[in-house]
Amino acid sequence: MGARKLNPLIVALDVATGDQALDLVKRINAPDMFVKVGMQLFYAEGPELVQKLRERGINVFVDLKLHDIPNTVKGAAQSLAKLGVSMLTVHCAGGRAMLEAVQEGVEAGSSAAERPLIVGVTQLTSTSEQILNEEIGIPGTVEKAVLHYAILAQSSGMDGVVCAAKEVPLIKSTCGTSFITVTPGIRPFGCDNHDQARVATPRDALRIGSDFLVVGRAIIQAEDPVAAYHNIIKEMNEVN
Ligand SMILES: O=C(O)c1cc(=O)[nH]c(=O)n1[C@@H]1O[C@H](COP(=O)(O)O)[C@@H](O)[C@H]1O
Repeated sequence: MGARKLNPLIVALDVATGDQALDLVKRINAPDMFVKVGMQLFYAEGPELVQKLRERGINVFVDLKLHDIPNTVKGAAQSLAKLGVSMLTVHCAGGRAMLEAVQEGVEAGSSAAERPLIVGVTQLTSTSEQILNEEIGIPGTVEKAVLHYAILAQSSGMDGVVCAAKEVPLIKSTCGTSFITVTPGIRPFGCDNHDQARVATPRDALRIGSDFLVVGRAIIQAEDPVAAYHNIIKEMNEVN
């Protein structure tokens, strides 16, 4: 599946029920909508919701951040690939054999034409340097740790990584421009950062080369989610 066919704005449907998710999608009503179904919604509604979104012509990123032994993630990836999703996530921290197993699972679960993009989570955008060093136990800067995982992900056959926008230039200059970067932690000017440590505005994220911007609360918890979605699209269009 080519990244160019997909909308660069991914709406994180971090809501409790399928009805809420479908209502949001209906209200926003963008023709090429790309949404993320994460743990909260997938654990509540399962594959049926993904099917309902697909039936409405919506591209789906299933973000379950796989992280287990290679055999288990291979099976999980195969099951997800069968759902016809456009993108899925795996934690780079699982290592090469696990990342390669995800790829095998995806290939077993989908045809080459429908193969979802596989992106490796480097360091969560809620992770600061202090958390990385003192709690996770990885010394050095966040940038260094993120780049290490990006290189591992690329050499293990991943299509790209999830990282913070400010790490994109370093990743692109090392892994090449076609290696995909998916960046959460997006906050339009003036929005609360919530639990995110490494944030960027839509404009800055796109300017520095991010391929996909993941936006949750700034849209779904906005007073007017439809206006919030279109304002971000407008801000992104002004960059091109
Ligand atoms: O894999 C992700 O999508 C992800 C990785 C990461 O490092 N940070 C991160 O925030 N996310 C997801 O991106 C979304 C961000 O949501 P907001 O902070 O509400 O925009 C959530 O659904 C997170 O699960």
